Amino acid sequence: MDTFTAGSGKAPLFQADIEEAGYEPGNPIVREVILTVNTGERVGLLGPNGAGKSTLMKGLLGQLPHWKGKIAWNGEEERNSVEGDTSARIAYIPEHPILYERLTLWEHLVLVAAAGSIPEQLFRERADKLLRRFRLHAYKHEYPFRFSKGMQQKTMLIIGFLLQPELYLVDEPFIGLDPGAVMELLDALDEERSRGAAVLLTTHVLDSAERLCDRFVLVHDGGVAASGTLEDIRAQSECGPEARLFDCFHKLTYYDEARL
Ligand SMILES: Nc1ncnc2c1ncn2[C@@H]1O[C@H](COP(=O)(O)OP(=O)(O)OP(=O)(O)O)[C@@H](O)[C@H]1O
Repeated sequence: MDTFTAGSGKAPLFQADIEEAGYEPGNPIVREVILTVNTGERVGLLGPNGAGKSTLMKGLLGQLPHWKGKIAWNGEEERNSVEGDTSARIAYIPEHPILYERLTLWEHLVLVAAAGSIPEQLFRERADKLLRRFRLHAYKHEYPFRFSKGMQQKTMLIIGFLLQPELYLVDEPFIGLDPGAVMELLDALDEERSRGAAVLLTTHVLDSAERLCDRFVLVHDGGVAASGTLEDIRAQSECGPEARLFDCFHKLTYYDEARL
């Protein structure tokens, strides 16, 4: 089984031991994967198209029809199946925005605050700061359903940050946002790190992943092809001490197959 551990001796903030997961029994998409995220850590879940990254994220959120595994928070097992309350500790920021057609941006935020039991005053402070940070303050009484793609993505970011969860699951955050919004996203993640919140993110933008993430899990064909720090990945890919993540990724996922 592939593992991904911090080696600090302390139980990780979050650990998922996934035996198998998929869309129907008997046809697992992902097998034998252990994902570990420590307090304040940023882990990049990387892999080629179709490797199983989104499937893994859906599994962590309890949204897969077939899921066999265990999830633990701070070393304590939370659930044996997908029916636990894990999702209450996670904010999921999807690649494709999920929005209600008939709710304004502000009404979306009110709904999320109510679901997350955020006290009124705290909600207003957080919402105001986030709306200004992501430049959507002027649009708060408009319908996100009619926003541009990037504005919709920012709406999902605001919703996620509003909750201040223990763990952020972020699916492909770098595509679709303008450079200013990416900077604000990185700053907001820095602030969240100082609060102790952790991030598990998927992306194909490997330069950004290399700068942002402390560790990586490289998924290939539904299993873990390599994991650890950039140095670990360099060693596992035998790409040399100066290699970029991009080169390691290519060697571990495409190189051999391209030569078959
Ligand atoms: N709803 C679904 N029902 C059945 N199979 C699915 C479903 N969604 C994805 N798959 C299959 O699961 C496999 C992994 O897909 P997944 O979306 O997890 O990949 P990914 O690593 O996120 O890829 P990408 O980088 O392209 O987003 C693929 O073979 C895909 O066809």
